[in-house]
Amino acid sequence: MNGKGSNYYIKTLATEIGNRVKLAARNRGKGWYTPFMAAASRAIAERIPLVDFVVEVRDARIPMSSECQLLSNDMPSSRRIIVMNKMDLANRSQLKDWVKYFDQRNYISCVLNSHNKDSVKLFLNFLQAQIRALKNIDHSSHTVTIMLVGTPNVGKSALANSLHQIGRISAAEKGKLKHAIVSPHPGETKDISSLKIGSHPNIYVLDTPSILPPQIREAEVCTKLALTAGAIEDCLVGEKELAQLFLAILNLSDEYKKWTNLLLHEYDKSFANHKTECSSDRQLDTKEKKQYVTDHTQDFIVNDARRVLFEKISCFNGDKQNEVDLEKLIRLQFTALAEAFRLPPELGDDADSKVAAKLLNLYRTGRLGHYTLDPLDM
Ligand SMILES: Nc1nc2c(ncn2[C@@H]2O[C@H](COP(=O)(O)OP(=O)(O)OP(=O)(O)O)[C@@H](O)[C@H]2O)c(=O)[nH]1
Repeated sequence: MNGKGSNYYIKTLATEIGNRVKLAARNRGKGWYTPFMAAASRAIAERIPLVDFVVEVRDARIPMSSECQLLSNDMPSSRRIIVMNKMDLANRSQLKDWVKYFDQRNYISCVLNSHNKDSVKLFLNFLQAQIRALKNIDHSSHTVTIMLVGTPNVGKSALANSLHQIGRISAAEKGKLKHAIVSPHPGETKDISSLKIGSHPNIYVLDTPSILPPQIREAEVCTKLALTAGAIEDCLVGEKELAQLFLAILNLSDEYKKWTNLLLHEYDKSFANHKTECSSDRQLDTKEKKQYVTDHTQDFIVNDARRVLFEKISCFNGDKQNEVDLEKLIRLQFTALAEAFRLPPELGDDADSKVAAKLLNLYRTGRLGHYTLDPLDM
């Protein structure tokens, strides 16, 4: 790498990672398109004409890269609903632009947080309005089926469960609530399963296994799917490179600026420690104890990670817009994070991969800020 701009660094790294994934998938026959995924894709394709609606669940952080390519453009747009799930993890203003983008193209779309009751209720009302608008069906006797489809880990099962729990079904049916498997690991859903989410008319939601196309043409799409959703195995992609890419994105964003107060807390803490050591009984006073107990994240490691990232960026005297300097900053952050993650020093070279795995986990679960990685040129 020579002295080019930081955006060049991000683009080059994202393309390198994506190309490596594509090559590995081809050379070693270890791609994502397993015989199981091929069978699941066929099963889903066969059901598309039979269901009333297909809800395409996408990751709100990558509304374009997480598109489900199986849904051909000739499918009637009145039966296809695009849901940008995990809205709580995406950049709000960019997400608004994405909503406008889909509106302007006459797609039925909405944003959602499957973990939030109010958000799921709104979505359920939205679905019911779409169902009421269905023509040529007898609403009293028809059973409505809605199939959830999407790429790995976008939250299909979480959404199916939430709709099932909140949906208006009888108390007796609620008693035997079924559950789809929700997991941070992709590819956990193995079968197409149905959950009831409404009565009069009866409404069923079909949860389906995750699918990807056999080939992904754009290297950057591979990288974003891997980075954001863990949709492609990290070992195939290179965890360390993915983490470097994430750090480059974080360093150039404004997200870290929200952690300024962590430095102040650190100052408060060392002041409190000093006071405690000086006190005769070495006990925390009640006020300090209360602060400790009510710490809202209860997660000191996350706070430490945020703090060291913030410190390294704000104390860096290089130019993070320059790729050589940006790389230098990322190296410093890896070292600082090893300490924040309490990794034993004897790990040596293995420390980087452990740091990478932990960092990616924090990013994917939204604990390192809100990002939308698909830029929108409207
Ligand atoms: N923050 C946040 N996390 C979510 C949301 N929806 C799902 N998740 C989390 O995302 C991860 C994946 O969710 P799943 O429901 O298992 O995703 P899936 O699409 O069914 O995944 P497969 O196993 O590949 O079929 C889990 O850890 C969920 O808890 C959301 O709206 N917000």
